[in-house]
Amino acid sequence: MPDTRIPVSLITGFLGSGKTTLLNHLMPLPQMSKALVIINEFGSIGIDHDLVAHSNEDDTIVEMANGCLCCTIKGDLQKTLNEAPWRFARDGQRWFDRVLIETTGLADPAPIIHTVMADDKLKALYQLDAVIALVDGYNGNSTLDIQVEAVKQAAVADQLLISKTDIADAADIARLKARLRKLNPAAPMHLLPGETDDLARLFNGPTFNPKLKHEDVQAWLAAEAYKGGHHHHHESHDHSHDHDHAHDINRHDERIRSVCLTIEEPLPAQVFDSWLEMLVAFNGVNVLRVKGIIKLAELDKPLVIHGVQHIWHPPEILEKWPGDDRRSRIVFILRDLEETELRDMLTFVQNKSAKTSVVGLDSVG
Ligand SMILES: Nc1nc2c(ncn2[C@@H]2O[C@H](COP(=O)(O)OP(=O)(O)OP(=O)(O)O)[C@@H](O)[C@H]2O)c(=O)[nH]1
Repeated sequence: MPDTRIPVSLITGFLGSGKTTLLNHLMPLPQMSKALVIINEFGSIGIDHDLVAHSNEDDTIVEMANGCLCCTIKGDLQKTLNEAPWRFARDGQRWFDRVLIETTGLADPAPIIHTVMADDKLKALYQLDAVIALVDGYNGNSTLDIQVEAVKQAAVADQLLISKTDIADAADIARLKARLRKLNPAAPMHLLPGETDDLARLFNGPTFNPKLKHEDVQAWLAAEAYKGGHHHHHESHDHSHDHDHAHDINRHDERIRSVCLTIEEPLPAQVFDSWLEMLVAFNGVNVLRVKGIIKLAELDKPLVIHGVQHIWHPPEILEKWPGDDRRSRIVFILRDLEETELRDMLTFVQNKSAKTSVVGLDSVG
């Protein structure tokens, strides 16, 4: 009997490695025309779902924000997948024929894999297809040195995609490839951008098979099975705060948190620039990721910004606002930094800029 279960593919990879960019390349493929996309974000404000090119249908992208699927909102994933066939039905029929899950950059993939493969109801309905891991070609070596999540993401993958080879040093890429080969000897490796012509290939391989994985991977998955069902960590998340203090301390470094800022007033470009410059100059190593949709005073279109560790990717101007919300929304993933420090720096540069412009007017007069 052919397996008629719905394939679920996982797109994982550390913060800013290019998961949403890949999704945007995948969505136009014919194979994805009936894909249900689940996007998980660490912060309480979701931005990625606004940046993925939507098809005509509005409910093809499900946003799961304010926690990680691997811990605080693991139960939500079970529920979403269980209910998806009727919740996203069209004309009384299950509409989608595959599921893509974009994890947060901090996700440990093992518990997510375990959720899909071990839950009785889910495993009757779904089968885990490819686990695709993005590895940032520019920051990858240093990230693998310090972030165990990044190591796990690369080690479990069925397909490894090294992104940003256009801006990375060839010697760094060679070193990264050698390292990934040791971590995950079997997974085919592809370089991005470039080898994107045939992305469908990523989904044509054999389905995820733990028995074929490195022994470390088998041990992590076995550990999940052993923990199964025990509430050994926090399941709740605190909606009264913008950042995730209640984030699972067992899974993630508790010093890492997300801070989400929503700013009503348009920001003068120079203020915005000086603010980010100051943040990075004084706290660079602790700023893991910045992404936002910004309303600049000088521009009537939204500006998308991406900071990944110490690099700023070129900002992008969107043709129109993705929804009704026209405020600036910025998500910071930070280590040992509090929201008040970010706000204090912004107030400081705003005050300074006001003073500067008074001086400017005086000198004109
Ligand atoms: N030059 C270059 N930039 C890339 C490439 N892939 C992604 N980027 C840029 O890297 C930044 C982050 O990319 P995203 O796709 O948002 O990364 P992500 O993994 O979804 O980020 P999180 O969900 O926050 O973890 C964006 O500015 C992208 O344009 C690449 O291959 N080359």
